[in-house]
Amino acid sequence: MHNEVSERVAALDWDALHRDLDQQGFAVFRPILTPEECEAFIASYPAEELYRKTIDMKRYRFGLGEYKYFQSPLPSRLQQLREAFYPPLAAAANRWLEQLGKEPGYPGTLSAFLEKCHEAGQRRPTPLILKYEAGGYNCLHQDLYGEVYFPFQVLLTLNRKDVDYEGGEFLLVEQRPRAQSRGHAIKLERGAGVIFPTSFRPVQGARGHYRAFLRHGVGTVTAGKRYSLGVIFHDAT
Ligand SMILES: O=C(O)CCC(=O)C(=O)O
Ligand SMILES: [Fe+2]
Repeated sequence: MHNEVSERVAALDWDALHRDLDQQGFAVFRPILTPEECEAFIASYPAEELYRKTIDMKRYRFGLGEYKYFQSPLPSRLQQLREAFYPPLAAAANRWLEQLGKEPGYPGTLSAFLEKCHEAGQRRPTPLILKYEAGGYNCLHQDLYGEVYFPFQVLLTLNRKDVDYEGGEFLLVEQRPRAQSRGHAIKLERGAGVIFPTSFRPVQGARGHYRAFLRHGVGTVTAGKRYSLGVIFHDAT
């Protein structure tokens, strides 16, 4: 993979990803970061000048682990991920809005969408790197940082499952109205990732589509260390 990260995102099988998003609400994609690129993100975890804020998850009872929000300008590969994933996901977002009888209002480019965030006072970048050691976990949650939000986010893992760490499944729980919740536990290859809804998804019912709400998190890492890269598209207040 000597080409640019943005080209690798564009080269994913987007027909299949759109189908998975529509049918199951999330979509797993193959590795798009090389092992060296994953290692480089991990190696730069201590480089404080790259980050605007560090969160000790235990302190907020978010779980056990730590994460850091990158500051602008984002590292080039992360910026490319954010820019390249945005347009196909905006198409999916608009399709979902139409299914729910709403105006399909997401602009076609990340920069146009970020302008909307900025107008709403949301100016701080939200992409983050997360680190969990043995015993670490991330409680089920949603990542909303203001009125403006993008309905999808992307998560990539940077270590080898079952080699560098054990446990640590990515968790997605769908809360269906007036029914019991459904969970998915997803183990990702290094450099691969998952696209999932920030807040809810439309599900086909007998009378049109209804909303199912989702939360995500990480199951307990039972051994080793797990680093991941979160690509959130809306900026924060
Ligand atoms: O580490 C993970 O897999 C989950 C990270 C997360 O919560 C996020 O990217 O929003
Ligand atoms: Fe999250």
